[in-house]
Amino acid sequence: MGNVGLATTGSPLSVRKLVCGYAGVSVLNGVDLDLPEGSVLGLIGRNGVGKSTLIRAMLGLLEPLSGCAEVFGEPALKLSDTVKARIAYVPQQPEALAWLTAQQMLDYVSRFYSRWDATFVRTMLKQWDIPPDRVLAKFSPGERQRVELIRGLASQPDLLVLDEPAASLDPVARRQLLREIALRAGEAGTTVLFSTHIVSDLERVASDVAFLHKGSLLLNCSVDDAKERFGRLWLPESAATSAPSSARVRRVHDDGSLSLVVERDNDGNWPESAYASGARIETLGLEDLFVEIAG
Ligand SMILES: Nc1ncnc2c1ncn2[C@@H]1O[C@H](COP(=O)(O)OP(=O)(O)OP(=O)(O)O)[C@@H](O)[C@H]1O
Repeated sequence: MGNVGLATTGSPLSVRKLVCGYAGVSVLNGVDLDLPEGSVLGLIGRNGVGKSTLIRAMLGLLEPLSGCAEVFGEPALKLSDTVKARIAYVPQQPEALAWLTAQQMLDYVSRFYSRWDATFVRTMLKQWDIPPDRVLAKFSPGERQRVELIRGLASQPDLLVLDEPAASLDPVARRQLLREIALRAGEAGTTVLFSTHIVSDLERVASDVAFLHKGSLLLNCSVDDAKERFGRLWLPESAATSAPSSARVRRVHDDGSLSLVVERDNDGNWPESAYASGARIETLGLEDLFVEIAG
């Protein structure tokens, strides 16, 4: 199980100065990202910001305009079969092998993985009410996504990459999936990257968060750090001139007071103006932070 006995070279996923686009339209403008082994990274960002593009480029499924991507130390565009067998990728809208039944697809795919867990497949097909003999093309989007998640998890990958895995799942299946991700990361040391819009899912299971905004990563740190590092600072009009210029978001209210999103310095202190007379600071949850920054 997990990484035991495998010669691991390099970070599971790593990109440098990654630039991607389509037909002359740029989507990613120089993204740097490293996924430490055993981490669970939640990739978050607004619709169309480029999360799927980043994931596909990281895995070598899309050629970047410039920059480089590596998976376990190998160039993403030239992965060996050994490294491919250590990765499971579940795309946002699975379409492959749609003419096969769920069982046929799973049997077919199982041949490529030495650690395929057939018991897990049987258990999950039952638990998630998937008729094994139905053709994949006839499943609902949620059912189809479940089959793909079963495929991804059954291969017992060292690196599991899920593009909006919860998008079509009902709340019960979503919880089960999150539990499974946490279990894999905790017990088998599986490294996980998943994109999502659901901040509560991210908080429940991710150790790290990366926030993609306007072509680059605005934030890439541990979830705990993201929760503690940022705050909303309220300044009365009398203290408005002391507002730090480094604030990421600022709003002027009708009464002349200001609200700003501010960040602690390396010693954990808020900007000086947070201690001005009448100033008030409140912690920001992840969801508020994202809405403030991306809104
Ligand atoms: N094959 C393609 N050809 C042209 N443009 C594309 C292609 N794939 C994606 N795009 C565009 O690139 C941008 C980023 O798309 P991407 O799917 O990576 O975003 P996303 O963050 O995953 O979005 P969502 O959260 O809605 O799934 C979008 O503007 C999209 O329209």
